[in-house]
Amino acid sequence: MVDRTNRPSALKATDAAGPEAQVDIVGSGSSSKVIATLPSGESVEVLLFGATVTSWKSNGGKTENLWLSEKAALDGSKAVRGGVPVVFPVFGPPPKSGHPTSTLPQHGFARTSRWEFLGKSSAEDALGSNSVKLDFGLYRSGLSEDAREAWPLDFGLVYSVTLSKDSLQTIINVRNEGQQSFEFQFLLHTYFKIQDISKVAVNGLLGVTYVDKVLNATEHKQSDNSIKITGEVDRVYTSIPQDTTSIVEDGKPRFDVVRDNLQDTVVWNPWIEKAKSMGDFSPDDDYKHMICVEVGTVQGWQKLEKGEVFEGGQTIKSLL
Ligand SMILES: O=P(O)(O)OC[C@H]1O[C@@H](O)[C@H](O)[C@@H](O)[C@@H]1O
Repeated sequence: MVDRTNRPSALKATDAAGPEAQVDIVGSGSSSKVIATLPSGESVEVLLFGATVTSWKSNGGKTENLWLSEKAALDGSKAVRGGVPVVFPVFGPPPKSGHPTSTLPQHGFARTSRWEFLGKSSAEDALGSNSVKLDFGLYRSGLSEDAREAWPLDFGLVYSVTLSKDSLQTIINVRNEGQQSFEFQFLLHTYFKIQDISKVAVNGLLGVTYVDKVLNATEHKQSDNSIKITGEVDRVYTSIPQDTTSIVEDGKPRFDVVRDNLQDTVVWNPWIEKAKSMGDFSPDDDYKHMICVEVGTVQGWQKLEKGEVFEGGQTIKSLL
Protein backbone atom coordinates (compact mmCIF):
# COMPACT_ATOMS: atom_id res chain seq x y z
CA MET A 1 0.00 0.00 0.00
CA VAL A 2 1.40 3.34 -0.98
CA ASP A 3 1.47 5.72 1.99
CA ARG A 4 -0.33 8.70 0.55
CA THR A 5 0.11 10.90 3.61
CA ASN A 6 3.50 12.01 2.36
CA ARG A 7 2.95 11.88 -1.38
CA PRO A 8 6.34 12.34 -3.04
CA SER A 9 6.44 15.36 -5.26
CA ALA A 10 6.92 14.66 -8.95
CA LEU A 11 10.16 12.81 -9.52
CA LYS A 12 13.12 14.53 -11.08
CA ALA A 13 13.62 13.08 -14.55
CA THR A 14 16.99 11.75 -13.50
CA ASP A 15 15.61 9.64 -10.66
CA ALA A 16 16.20 5.97 -11.24
CA ALA A 17 14.38 3.20 -9.47
CA GLY A 18 17.70 1.88 -8.31
CA PRO A 19 20.42 0.11 -10.25
CA GLU A 20 17.82 -2.28 -11.61
CA ALA A 21 15.58 -0.06 -13.67
CA GLN A 22 15.62 3.36 -15.31
CA VAL A 23 12.55 5.55 -14.74
CA ASP A 24 12.16 8.76 -16.73
CA ILE A 25 9.40 11.36 -16.95
CA VAL A 26 9.11 12.85 -20.41
CA GLY A 27 6.87 15.48 -21.95
CA SER A 28 4.84 18.10 -20.11
CA GLY A 29 1.28 18.84 -19.09
CA SER A 30 -1.30 16.31 -20.25
CA SER A 31 1.26 14.68 -22.52
CA SER A 32 3.57 13.80 -19.60
CA LYS A 33 4.42 10.16 -19.41
CA VAL A 34 6.54 7.88 -17.25
CA ILE A 35 8.85 5.43 -19.01
CA ALA A 36 10.41 2.55 -17.08
CA THR A 37 13.04 0.31 -18.64
CA LEU A 38 14.61 -2.82 -17.17
CA PRO A 39 18.32 -3.49 -17.73
CA SER A 40 17.28 -6.37 -20.02
CA GLY A 41 15.41 -3.88 -22.26
CA GLU A 42 11.76 -4.54 -21.39
CA SER A 43 9.79 -1.30 -20.98
CA VAL A 44 6.45 0.23 -20.09
CA GLU A 45 5.13 3.72 -20.85
CA VAL A 46 2.33 5.31 -18.80
CA LEU A 47 0.63 8.56 -19.79
CA LEU A 48 -0.31 10.62 -16.72
CA PHE A 49 -3.55 11.33 -18.58
CA GLY A 50 -5.79 8.50 -17.48
CA ALA A 51 -2.75 6.64 -16.05
CA THR A 52 -3.01 4.97 -19.45
CA VAL A 53 -0.37 2.37 -20.26
CA THR A 54 0.37 3.15 -23.90
CA SER A 55 3.23 0.72 -24.50
CA TRP A 56 4.49 -2.52 -22.95
CA LYS A 57 7.48 -4.17 -24.60
CA SER A 58 8.81 -7.62 -23.66
CA ASN A 59 11.49 -9.80 -25.25
CA GLY A 60 14.25 -7.38 -24.37
CA GLY A 61 12.16 -4.50 -25.72
CA LYS A 62 11.75 -6.05 -29.16
CA THR A 63 8.05 -7.02 -28.88
CA GLU A 64 5.29 -4.39 -28.46
CA ASN A 65 2.36 -6.18 -26.83
CA LEU A 66 -0.29 -3.45 -26.86
CA TRP A 67 -2.20 -2.03 -29.80
CA LEU A 68 -2.37 1.75 -30.09
CA SER A 69 -4.36 3.51 -32.79
CA GLU A 70 -2.33 5.71 -35.12
CA LYS A 71 -4.90 8.41 -34.33
CA ALA A 72 -4.98 7.85 -30.57
CA ALA A 73 -5.16 11.20 -28.76
CA LEU A 74 -2.04 11.38 -26.53
CA ASP A 75 -2.48 15.06 -25.63
CA GLY A 76 -5.22 14.67 -23.04
CA SER A 77 -7.95 15.76 -25.42
CA LYS A 78 -9.86 12.47 -25.16
CA ALA A 79 -9.55 8.90 -23.89
CA VAL A 80 -6.66 6.99 -25.48
CA ARG A 81 -7.73 4.57 -28.22
CA GLY A 82 -5.46 1.69 -27.30
CA GLY A 83 -3.06 0.58 -24.57
CA VAL A 84 -4.80 -0.02 -21.24
CA PRO A 85 -7.40 2.67 -20.45
CA VAL A 86 -8.63 2.56 -16.82
CA VAL A 87 -12.43 2.36 -16.57
CA PHE A 88 -13.87 3.72 -13.28
CA PRO A 89 -16.40 4.29 -11.60
CA VAL A 90 -18.75 2.94 -14.29
CA PHE A 91 -18.36 0.50 -17.20
CA GLY A 92 -20.12 1.30 -20.48
CA PRO A 93 -22.98 3.77 -20.67
CA PRO A 94 -24.01 4.71 -17.09
CA PRO A 95 -27.51 3.98 -15.73
CA LYS A 96 -30.00 6.36 -17.40
CA SER A 97 -30.97 8.19 -14.17
CA GLY A 98 -31.12 8.01 -10.41
CA HIS A 99 -27.58 6.73 -9.98
CA PRO A 100 -24.50 8.76 -8.88
CA THR A 101 -22.82 7.76 -12.17
CA SER A 102 -25.80 8.67 -14.36
CA THR A 103 -24.31 11.93 -15.64
CA LEU A 104 -20.79 10.57 -16.19
CA PRO A 105 -19.46 9.76 -19.67
CA GLN A 106 -19.26 6.18 -20.94
CA HIS A 107 -16.60 4.25 -19.00
CA GLY A 108 -16.41 6.96 -16.29
CA PHE A 109 -13.85 9.69 -15.60
CA ALA A 110 -10.63 7.80 -14.64
CA ARG A 111 -9.37 7.40 -18.22
CA THR A 112 -9.79 11.11 -18.93
CA SER A 113 -8.42 12.57 -15.69
CA ARG A 114 -4.90 13.78 -14.94
CA TRP A 115 -3.32 11.33 -12.45
CA GLU A 116 -0.32 12.08 -10.24
CA PHE A 117 2.87 10.00 -10.42
CA LEU A 118 3.34 8.93 -6.78
CA GLY A 119 6.67 7.20 -7.15
CA LYS A 120 8.53 4.06 -8.10
CA SER A 121 10.11 1.11 -6.42
CA SER A 122 12.13 -1.76 -7.72
CA ALA A 123 12.25 -5.29 -6.51
CA GLU A 124 13.67 -8.66 -7.36
CA ASP A 125 11.15 -11.39 -8.05
CA ALA A 126 11.53 -14.95 -6.84
CA LEU A 127 13.80 -15.79 -9.78
CA GLY A 128 16.02 -12.84 -8.95
CA SER A 129 15.06 -11.00 -12.09
CA ASN A 130 14.27 -7.35 -11.74
CA SER A 131 10.95 -5.62 -11.73
CA VAL A 132 9.91 -2.01 -11.28
CA LYS A 133 6.65 -0.74 -9.81
CA LEU A 134 5.18 2.64 -10.74
CA ASP A 135 2.38 4.12 -8.59
CA PHE A 136 -0.20 6.63 -9.79
CA GLY A 137 -2.89 8.42 -7.75
CA LEU A 138 -6.21 10.03 -8.55
CA TYR A 139 -8.25 11.86 -5.93
CA ARG A 140 -11.40 13.91 -5.92
CA SER A 141 -9.26 17.04 -6.04
CA GLY A 142 -7.77 15.87 -9.34
CA LEU A 143 -11.10 15.59 -11.13
CA SER A 144 -12.54 18.07 -13.57
CA GLU A 145 -15.26 20.34 -12.21
CA ASP A 146 -17.83 18.38 -14.24
CA ALA A 147 -16.72 15.03 -12.89
CA ARG A 148 -16.64 16.34 -9.29
CA GLU A 149 -20.14 17.68 -9.71
CA ALA A 150 -21.41 14.56 -11.46
CA TRP A 151 -19.98 12.17 -8.86
CA PRO A 152 -19.93 14.04 -5.53
CA LEU A 153 -18.14 11.33 -3.55
CA ASP A 154 -14.76 11.38 -1.84
CA PHE A 155 -12.45 8.61 -3.01
CA GLY A 156 -8.79 7.78 -3.51
CA LEU A 157 -7.35 5.61 -6.30
CA VAL A 158 -3.82 4.22 -6.30
CA TYR A 159 -2.96 2.38 -9.51
CA SER A 160 0.20 0.29 -9.49
CA VAL A 161 1.91 -0.76 -12.73
CA THR A 162 4.63 -3.40 -12.24
CA LEU A 163 6.90 -4.32 -15.13
CA SER A 164 8.73 -7.63 -14.99
CA LYS A 165 10.67 -9.48 -17.66
CA ASP A 166 7.68 -11.24 -19.27
CA SER A 167 4.67 -9.72 -17.54
CA LEU A 168 2.88 -6.51 -16.66
CA GLN A 169 0.79 -6.31 -13.49
CA THR A 170 -1.76 -3.51 -13.10
CA ILE A 171 -3.61 -3.30 -9.79
CA ILE A 172 -6.12 -0.68 -8.56
CA ASN A 173 -6.64 0.22 -4.93
CA VAL A 174 -9.93 2.05 -4.38
CA ARG A 175 -10.52 3.73 -1.02
CA ASN A 176 -13.70 5.40 0.23
CA GLU A 177 -12.35 8.61 1.77
CA GLY A 178 -15.78 10.05 2.46
CA GLN A 179 -18.43 9.75 5.12
CA GLN A 180 -20.99 7.87 3.00
CA SER A 181 -20.81 4.58 1.16
CA PHE A 182 -20.49 4.48 -2.61
CA GLU A 183 -20.58 1.82 -5.30
CA PHE A 184 -18.46 1.54 -8.44
CA GLN A 185 -17.47 -0.64 -11.37
CA PHE A 186 -13.91 -1.05 -12.58
CA LEU A 187 -12.30 -2.50 -15.73
CA LEU A 188 -8.92 -2.55 -17.45
CA HIS A 189 -9.64 -1.95 -21.14
CA THR A 190 -6.60 -3.76 -22.54
CA TYR A 191 -6.00 -3.60 -26.32
CA PHE A 192 -3.73 -6.55 -27.15
CA LYS A 193 -1.66 -6.32 -30.34
CA ILE A 194 -1.89 -9.45 -32.49
CA GLN A 195 -0.73 -10.32 -36.00
CA ASP A 196 -3.91 -11.65 -37.61
CA ILE A 197 -7.37 -11.74 -35.99
CA SER A 198 -8.37 -14.66 -38.26
CA LYS A 199 -5.77 -16.80 -36.48
CA VAL A 200 -6.70 -15.76 -32.94
CA ALA A 201 -8.74 -17.63 -30.34
CA VAL A 202 -9.68 -16.52 -26.82
CA ASN A 203 -9.65 -19.55 -24.54
CA GLY A 204 -10.70 -20.32 -20.96
CA LEU A 205 -14.30 -19.14 -20.88
CA LEU A 206 -16.00 -22.49 -21.52
CA GLY A 207 -19.42 -22.69 -19.87
CA VAL A 208 -19.32 -19.06 -18.70
CA THR A 209 -22.49 -16.98 -19.05
CA TYR A 210 -22.16 -13.84 -21.15
CA VAL A 211 -24.25 -10.91 -22.34
CA ASP A 212 -23.85 -10.46 -26.09
CA LYS A 213 -24.07 -6.72 -26.82
CA VAL A 214 -24.04 -7.41 -30.56
CA LEU A 215 -27.18 -9.56 -30.17
CA ASN A 216 -29.33 -7.04 -28.26
CA ALA A 217 -27.71 -7.79 -24.92
CA THR A 218 -29.12 -11.31 -24.86
CA GLU A 219 -27.69 -13.81 -22.41
CA HIS A 220 -25.79 -16.90 -23.64
CA LYS A 221 -23.50 -19.60 -22.32
CA GLN A 222 -20.06 -20.09 -23.90
CA SER A 223 -20.48 -23.45 -25.60
CA ASP A 224 -16.86 -24.23 -26.49
CA ASN A 225 -13.47 -23.36 -25.07
CA SER A 226 -12.26 -21.26 -28.00
CA ILE A 227 -13.86 -17.97 -29.06
CA LYS A 228 -13.03 -17.19 -32.68
CA ILE A 229 -13.41 -13.63 -34.01
CA THR A 230 -15.12 -13.54 -37.41
CA GLY A 231 -17.10 -10.31 -37.02
CA GLU A 232 -17.93 -7.65 -34.41
CA VAL A 233 -17.68 -9.23 -30.95
CA ASP A 234 -18.82 -7.41 -27.79
CA ARG A 235 -19.44 -9.88 -24.96
CA VAL A 236 -19.48 -9.40 -21.20
CA TYR A 237 -18.55 -12.67 -19.48
CA THR A 238 -19.47 -12.70 -15.79
CA SER A 239 -18.74 -14.69 -12.64
CA ILE A 240 -15.86 -16.53 -14.28
CA PRO A 241 -14.69 -19.42 -12.10
CA GLN A 242 -11.07 -19.77 -13.24
CA ASP A 243 -8.69 -16.80 -13.10
CA THR A 244 -6.88 -17.07 -16.44
CA THR A 245 -8.09 -16.22 -19.95
CA SER A 246 -5.66 -17.00 -22.78
CA ILE A 247 -5.15 -15.49 -26.20
CA VAL A 248 -3.86 -18.05 -28.69
CA GLU A 249 -2.49 -17.03 -32.08
CA ASP A 250 -1.90 -19.46 -34.91
CA GLY A 251 -2.29 -22.32 -32.43
CA LYS A 252 0.44 -20.96 -30.12
CA PRO A 253 -0.25 -19.36 -26.70
CA ARG A 254 0.42 -15.60 -27.06
CA PHE A 255 -0.93 -13.96 -23.86
CA ASP A 256 -2.26 -15.09 -20.49
CA VAL A 257 -4.58 -12.66 -18.75
CA VAL A 258 -4.78 -13.48 -15.03
CA ARG A 259 -7.54 -11.82 -13.00
CA ASP A 260 -6.95 -10.80 -9.39
CA ASN A 261 -10.16 -10.28 -7.40
CA LEU A 262 -12.06 -9.42 -10.57
CA GLN A 263 -14.77 -11.86 -11.75
CA ASP A 264 -15.74 -10.51 -15.17
CA THR A 265 -14.14 -10.19 -18.60
CA VAL A 266 -15.20 -8.34 -21.76
CA VAL A 267 -14.12 -9.66 -25.17
CA TRP A 268 -14.34 -6.93 -27.83
CA ASN A 269 -13.38 -6.48 -31.43
CA PRO A 270 -15.11 -3.67 -33.37
CA TRP A 271 -14.64 -5.31 -36.79
CA ILE A 272 -14.73 -3.20 -39.92
CA GLU A 273 -17.89 -1.06 -39.68
CA LYS A 274 -17.43 -0.04 -36.04
CA ALA A 275 -13.68 0.51 -36.63
CA LYS A 276 -14.54 2.86 -39.49
CA SER A 277 -17.09 4.70 -37.33
CA MET A 278 -14.53 5.58 -34.64
CA GLY A 279 -12.60 8.70 -35.72
CA ASP A 280 -9.62 7.81 -33.54
CA PHE A 281 -9.43 4.16 -34.68
CA SER A 282 -6.76 4.04 -37.38
CA PRO A 283 -5.96 2.55 -39.76
CA ASP A 284 -9.54 1.36 -40.38
CA ASP A 285 -8.50 -2.23 -41.02
CA ASP A 286 -6.43 -2.46 -37.84
CA TYR A 287 -9.28 -4.41 -36.26
CA LYS A 288 -7.34 -7.32 -37.79
CA HIS A 289 -4.42 -6.58 -35.50
CA MET A 290 -6.03 -6.08 -32.10
CA ILE A 291 -8.27 -7.87 -29.60
CA CYS A 292 -9.60 -6.45 -26.35
CA VAL A 293 -9.75 -8.82 -23.39
CA GLU A 294 -10.84 -6.57 -20.55
CA VAL A 295 -10.90 -7.82 -16.98
CA GLY A 296 -13.09 -6.06 -14.47
CA THR A 297 -15.93 -6.05 -12.01
CA VAL A 298 -18.80 -4.84 -14.17
CA GLN A 299 -21.76 -7.05 -13.28
CA GLY A 300 -23.59 -5.15 -10.54
CA TRP A 301 -21.60 -2.81 -8.30
CA GLN A 302 -18.79 -3.03 -5.74
CA LYS A 303 -19.91 -1.20 -2.59
CA LEU A 304 -17.47 0.53 -0.23
CA GLU A 305 -18.50 1.77 3.22
CA LYS A 306 -16.68 4.78 4.74
CA GLY A 307 -12.94 4.02 5.00
CA GLU A 308 -13.22 0.66 3.18
CA VAL A 309 -10.76 -0.39 0.46
CA PHE A 310 -11.11 -2.55 -2.68
CA GLU A 311 -8.10 -3.99 -4.50
CA GLY A 312 -8.05 -5.88 -7.79
CA GLY A 313 -6.33 -6.05 -11.14
CA GLN A 314 -4.55 -8.25 -13.62
CA THR A 315 -1.25 -9.76 -14.59
CA ILE A 316 -0.80 -10.03 -18.35
CA LYS A 317 1.94 -12.34 -19.54
CA SER A 318 3.59 -12.32 -22.95
CA LEU A 319 4.27 -15.91 -23.94
CA LEU A 320 6.27 -15.13 -27.07
O1 LIG B 1 -15.32 3.98 -27.52
P1 LIG B 1 -15.16 3.62 -26.08
O2 LIG B 1 -15.95 4.46 -25.14
O3 LIG B 1 -13.70 3.53 -25.69
O4 LIG B 1 -15.75 2.10 -25.91
C1 LIG B 1 -15.19 1.11 -26.73
C2 LIG B 1 -15.84 -0.24 -26.39
O5 LIG B 1 -15.48 -0.59 -25.05
C3 LIG B 1 -15.90 -1.92 -24.75
O6 LIG B 1 -15.45 -2.25 -23.46
C4 LIG B 1 -17.41 -2.03 -24.78
O7 LIG B 1 -17.84 -3.35 -24.46
C5 LIG B 1 -17.90 -1.62 -26.16
O8 LIG B 1 -19.32 -1.63 -26.17
C6 LIG B 1 -17.36 -0.23 -26.51
O9 LIG B 1 -17.74 0.11 -27.84
